[in-house]
Amino acid sequence: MTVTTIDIPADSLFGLDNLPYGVFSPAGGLPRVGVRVAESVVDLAATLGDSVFSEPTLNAFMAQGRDQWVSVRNRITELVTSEIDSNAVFSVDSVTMHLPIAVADYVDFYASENHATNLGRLFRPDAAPLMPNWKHLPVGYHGRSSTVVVSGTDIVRPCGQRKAPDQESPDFGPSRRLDIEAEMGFIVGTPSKMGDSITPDEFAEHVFGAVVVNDWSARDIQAWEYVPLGPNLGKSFATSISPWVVPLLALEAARIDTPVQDPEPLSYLRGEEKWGLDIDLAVEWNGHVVSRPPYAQMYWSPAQMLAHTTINGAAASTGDLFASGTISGPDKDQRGAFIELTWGGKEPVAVGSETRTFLEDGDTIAISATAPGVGGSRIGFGDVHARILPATQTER
Ligand SMILES: O=C(O)/C=C/C(=O)CC(=O)CC(=O)O
Ligand SMILES: [Ca+2]
Ligand SMILES: [Mg+2]
Repeated sequence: MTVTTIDIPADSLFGLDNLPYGVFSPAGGLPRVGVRVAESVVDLAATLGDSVFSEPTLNAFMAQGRDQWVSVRNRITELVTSEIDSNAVFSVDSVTMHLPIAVADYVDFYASENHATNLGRLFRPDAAPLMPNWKHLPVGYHGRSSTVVVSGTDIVRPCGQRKAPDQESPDFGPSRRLDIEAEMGFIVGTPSKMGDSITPDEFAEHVFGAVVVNDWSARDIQAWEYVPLGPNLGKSFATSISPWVVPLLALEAARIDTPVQDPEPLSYLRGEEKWGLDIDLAVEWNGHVVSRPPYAQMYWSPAQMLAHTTINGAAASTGDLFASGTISGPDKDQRGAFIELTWGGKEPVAVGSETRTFLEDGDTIAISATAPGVGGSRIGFGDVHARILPATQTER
């Protein structure tokens, strides 16, 4: 066996304080679980000798629970700081990344006060921007788990019913208002039983890690269909996630208080633990940064979202994905969706030497995120990126 050591530059976003998990395949090889260290991917199936890492998803490992997540993280730290079998180490550029989890249920929340206020103004100009329930519970809807795809998957422009305000009846065709939503997603490892609920302070027992999410949204389809039951086909055609799952264990230094919650939420939504997160996102449109959404501003914490999801006795399953909702800060260049950034398409933004309102065919989007690590360092989530392809359906 030839051995190697992994070079970890002090300023790497993928240092020992991060160690995100993903599912990769080397050229000609089967998908298996790996961990990212600096610019390398370490094959855990080959090195840790536990069959859960030979699986094509993280689910079996995630289902083992938090004690095992802690113990494996410690073993990985030893493994990657010693001499290691060179056949188990790949350059990150040489491997194919796969969807890291088998997605069980997918729920999307609406936890940014700035975003909810902006969308309220844009979609419901004659009503109060925030609905009366908004500060009492984290509003959410169930999305479509089968169309959650990994970063790098092309997104085909969806077709559907469109009805502009000046049209008497809808027509059918490619969305003209295709948008992004920059979000963080949280993945359940330890399940709960139907009939039980998870308190906010039990969050870390159940949630394995976090990814960056792009919740693609066809605003014309959405605006027509959503009354009164909420988003459906305007969202269900695709949701993209980043390939590296950053363990919750790596986010200790990122934990902060949420903004003050007034009125005080009901007791099932209150806990002692801080689960606001100081994560900075960046949205690149055709390679140009157009927005920097701050997760630190999110009104509802992910711990409150999980508590709310289960308070009626609904079970949480290994592989459940729940997303925060679009992350928008108070400033214009912190808005996480283009419908807000361009104010309903009325204020085009500069994208390099061009201008845009919504996505055009051939456009590329990359959403990245970083957070504080240990001792002043930073950790990275990598990015979720994709290109828009033209609609393939014919008019009908
Ligand atoms: O306010 C509405 O009717 C619609 C809101 C959204 O489209 C946002 C959504 O998907 C949840 C979120 O990302 O915050
Ligand atoms: Ca969303
Ligand atoms: Mg979606």
